[in-house]
Amino acid sequence: MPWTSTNRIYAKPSNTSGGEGVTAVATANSARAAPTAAADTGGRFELSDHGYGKSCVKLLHVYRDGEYHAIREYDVSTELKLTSESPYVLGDNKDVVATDSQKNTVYLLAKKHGVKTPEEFGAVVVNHFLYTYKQVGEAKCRVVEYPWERLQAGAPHNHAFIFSPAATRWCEVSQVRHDAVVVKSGLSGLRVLKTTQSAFVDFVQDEYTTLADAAERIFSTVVEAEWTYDSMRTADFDNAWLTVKDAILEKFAGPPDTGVYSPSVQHTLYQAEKMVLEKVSEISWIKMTMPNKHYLNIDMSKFPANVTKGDPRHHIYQPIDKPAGLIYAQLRRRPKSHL
Ligand SMILES: O=c1[nH]c(=O)c2[nH]c(=O)[nH]c2[nH]1
Repeated sequence: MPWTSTNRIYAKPSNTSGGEGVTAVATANSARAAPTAAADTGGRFELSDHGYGKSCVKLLHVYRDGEYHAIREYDVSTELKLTSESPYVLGDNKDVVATDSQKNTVYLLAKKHGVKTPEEFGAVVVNHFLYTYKQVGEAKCRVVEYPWERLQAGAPHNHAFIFSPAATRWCEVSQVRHDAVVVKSGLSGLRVLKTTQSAFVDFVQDEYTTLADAAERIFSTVVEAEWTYDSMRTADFDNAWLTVKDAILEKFAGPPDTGVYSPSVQHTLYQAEKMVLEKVSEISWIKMTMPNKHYLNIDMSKFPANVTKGDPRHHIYQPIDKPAGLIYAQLRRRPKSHL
């Protein structure tokens, strides 16, 4: 007979004289009464990783400087790794900074310090948790920024903004007690397409190949990028993010009139990463991912000429969502030679 969830929940244990299920219940009860004993895992198991926090605390910061206002809107996620396993193993909460308190802390720190870049705000948050609670061994904060831009109404508007979701900016800041703050920044969802100056030829041709050389094709991708900094202190985070975005657009698109030739997604991706490392000395490595969003030629040769012939400037492609080619590379600086 196939067993159902009803069977599983209500079935009486067949062995009531100390089966695994019975032991587990007894352990949970005694832990609730007196959470002093060591974990009754019989040495069979260990917690290899743990952490907890609040995800997506939504926050709008408005800086009112007279008539001129500035905004930043963030989703902030926090995570704490406690040095003690007792909350998990024994159900002892005395070291637990509630996730609700973590949410409050995000708002209180924003009020107290203001909100600068996502990276600097993330650093304020992780510092706070580490130095306020000695039981916290590591604190992490992820900040995702909403892409508001000042409205241009002939001139920059004093207090009105427009949502410009060309790409999402995010960062992850973490700090282990007694170590330096580690910052990873990122850009995601930058979708681009160009209609010429892209080719893919001279790749492996064997019995598995059906793809023909394409001297001319549509190139479209949704760029993801992430990078880290050598030094938190000297980094200009806003400038770095804009430089990454501009480098991707420049190496993808090229000059407005002529564009730039791409022999492959791989090469364009590399060119963009190289430009970032050349321009922003504080970035130690950058990784980009460019899925190749295919737009296929439609073979119309089987249709009679009278239904296909028309204005030769019309070209029809079939957008293919899945599968997509998935192409990534990480570029880092070589260690300086001591010769
Ligand atoms: O730029 C490309 N790189 C590839 O590795 C690849 N593979 C493929 O089928 N089309 C493409 N295009």
